[in-house]
Amino acid sequence: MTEKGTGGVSTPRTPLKSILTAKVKGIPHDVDGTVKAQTLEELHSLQRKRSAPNTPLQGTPTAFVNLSEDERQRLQLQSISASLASGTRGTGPKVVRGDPGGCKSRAVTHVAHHHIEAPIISVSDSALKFTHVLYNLSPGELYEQALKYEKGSFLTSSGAVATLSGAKTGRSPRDKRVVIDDITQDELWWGKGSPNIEMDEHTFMVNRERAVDYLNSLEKVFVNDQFLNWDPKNRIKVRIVSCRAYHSLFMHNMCIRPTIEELENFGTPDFTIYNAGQFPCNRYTHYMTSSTSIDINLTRKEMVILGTQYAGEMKKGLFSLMHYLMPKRQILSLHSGCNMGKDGDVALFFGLSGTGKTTLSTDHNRFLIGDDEHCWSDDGVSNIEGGCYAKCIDLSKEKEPDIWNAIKFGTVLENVVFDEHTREVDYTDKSVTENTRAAYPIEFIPNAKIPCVGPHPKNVILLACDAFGVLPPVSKLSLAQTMYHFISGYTALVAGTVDDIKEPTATFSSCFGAAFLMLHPTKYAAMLAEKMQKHGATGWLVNTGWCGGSYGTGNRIKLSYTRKIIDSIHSGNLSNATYEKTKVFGLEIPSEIEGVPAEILRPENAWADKEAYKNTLLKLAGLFKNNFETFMEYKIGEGNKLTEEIRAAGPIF
Ligand SMILES: Nc1ncnc2c1ncn2[C@@H]1O[C@H](COP(=O)(O)OP(=O)(O)OP(=O)(O)O)[C@@H](O)[C@H]1O
Ligand SMILES: O=C([O-])CC(=O)C(=O)O
Ligand SMILES: [Ca+2]
Ligand SMILES: [Mn+2]
Repeated sequence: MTEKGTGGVSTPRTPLKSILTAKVKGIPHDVDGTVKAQTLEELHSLQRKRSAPNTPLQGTPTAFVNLSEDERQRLQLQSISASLASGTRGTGPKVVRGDPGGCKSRAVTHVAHHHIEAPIISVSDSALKFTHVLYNLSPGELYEQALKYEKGSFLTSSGAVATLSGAKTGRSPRDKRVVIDDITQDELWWGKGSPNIEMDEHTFMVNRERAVDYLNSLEKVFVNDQFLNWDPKNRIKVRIVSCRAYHSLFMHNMCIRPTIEELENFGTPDFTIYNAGQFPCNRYTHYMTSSTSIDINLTRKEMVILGTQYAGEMKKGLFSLMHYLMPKRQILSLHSGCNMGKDGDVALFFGLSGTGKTTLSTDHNRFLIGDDEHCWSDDGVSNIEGGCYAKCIDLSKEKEPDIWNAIKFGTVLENVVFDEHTREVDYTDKSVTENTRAAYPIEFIPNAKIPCVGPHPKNVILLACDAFGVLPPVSKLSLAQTMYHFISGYTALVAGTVDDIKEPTATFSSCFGAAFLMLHPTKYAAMLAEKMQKHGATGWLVNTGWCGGSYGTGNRIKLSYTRKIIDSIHSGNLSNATYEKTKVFGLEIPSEIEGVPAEILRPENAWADKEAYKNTLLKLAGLFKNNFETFMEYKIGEGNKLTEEIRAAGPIF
């Protein structure tokens, strides 16, 4: 490998010249002997340049410039200790910055909890120890932590870190609890169909204490201080306390990363997550029906995670928070992807898990605003997140090149299988789960639109992965139809994301994300109708699922065809096509689209067995109708006018 004559060293750092100019005759010396260290330890410390301080402050951020670096760090640790304070002992833990192995400078001893008035002398073993805080570490630092300390974390050939999320490889919606109190009782959506299963304040505190005690019992915890929402007027500050480098890196990628200056001005977080997912909840606790509990307390502005390490819980917990906070400000929060063309035309992609939001919003010819969670305000759209969370089952470089290329150093790969030796990931392997995922910062997509904001949407694309194979690959919707399908939120849930579901089955989930809604679906639907009308957006229904037969008989529509369909929506060509109305669903379907076989555009033509088609169509229509019953008692729009119109836009048979 090395050329002869260079001394057999592959990269000769010392030029030959230095040997010739050696000072002492006979003995070859290094270049003038200027190693600036006396010991190996010193030498190693030279390798690492000190980075600028990144210390948030508690309270008003005005005076930070006058603070010394020491004082800043002390205040930061104080803020973290306060976050981790026990509810019963009234004190925060002793915290110290850095790895347990490292130096123990700048410790903060227990901070008294401000909620408790009388000072309580807390004498417990946990009060005697220090908790090390790894604060807003960089991907490099988090990689080292993961690879060194977390079983199941490995470096893969593309540079991404692969890890396991443990026993849970998807969300656990049945274990979600929301605190019911004087405020939330009237504000939130409770009862039948609601994802918000109630819990009282006391039980929340029991779980919170369990999580905090667990976190404080550890040698070290990770703390991320980050933002949600690219709209600067409506930015939310979040703190995530977790016990795994994987979780810290996941959130680093998924939330908006503050600059050093923004971090110095961070102050008190608006919301805090205590992720003690490695530790179970106590089943003897009231309301607990399993060892997993994901608890949201909007009044305390806190969330507790016990008994699941699936990182998507944090992401979607924060999304639920936004579904509460944003509508209060007349801003619509959306479970949608979003991208923008060169001319500034914005499209939203709604759809349940696995229907194609990430895949179709990541489009090489358009700017990516975001893949999963957005806000629509009077100023336009903004992404809530700072990263993407792509499904990677059967991922291929040819079909999804931008996602493929984003899986590099810094990216977290969850639950994928790889070759032990070459570390090449096998994306077809479902041994761990079907819900394999990649989490990467949005700037890993080359045409990401940074900052992730855009003007008002022109097209609103509703994605459904129809396992029955009877919905047309694309249809143009009236506003009432858009509302009907938005409220219905139909798809055939594809295996994986939600625990336990292995086969596709028809699912209805309002607003294409009922699991994350905080208010009644009609509140969001009414806002969407108003915004679409005001800004003249067109609705489309795109079936990214089966054609030519149901799941088992037909095939999933080729991604390349779906892309052509989406292209024709963006370009405006599809708006000018000739349409035909389908029976039962009354959907307007185009007669042709460039690059898409005409026979698949009409499902009836694509099915060999026409009788089976008809029966399946009626079966699905029946499911839609049954599902919609529950919404009929709600009023949408002024004088309930919209409700009638929307109902009439559903299937008629
Ligand atoms: N015709 C098609 N259109 C869209 N996606 C398809 C199609 N055929 C297959 N797929 C696959 O379906 C999956 C769509 O998943 P995607 O990550 O886009 O879901 P998502 O809507 O973003 O879900 P989540 O909210 O869970 O992130 C991808 O794995 C994609 O490769
Ligand atoms: O939450 C998850 O795990 C993945 C996701 O985006 C969804 O389900 O919509
Ligand atoms: Ca997605
Ligand atoms: Mn999602």
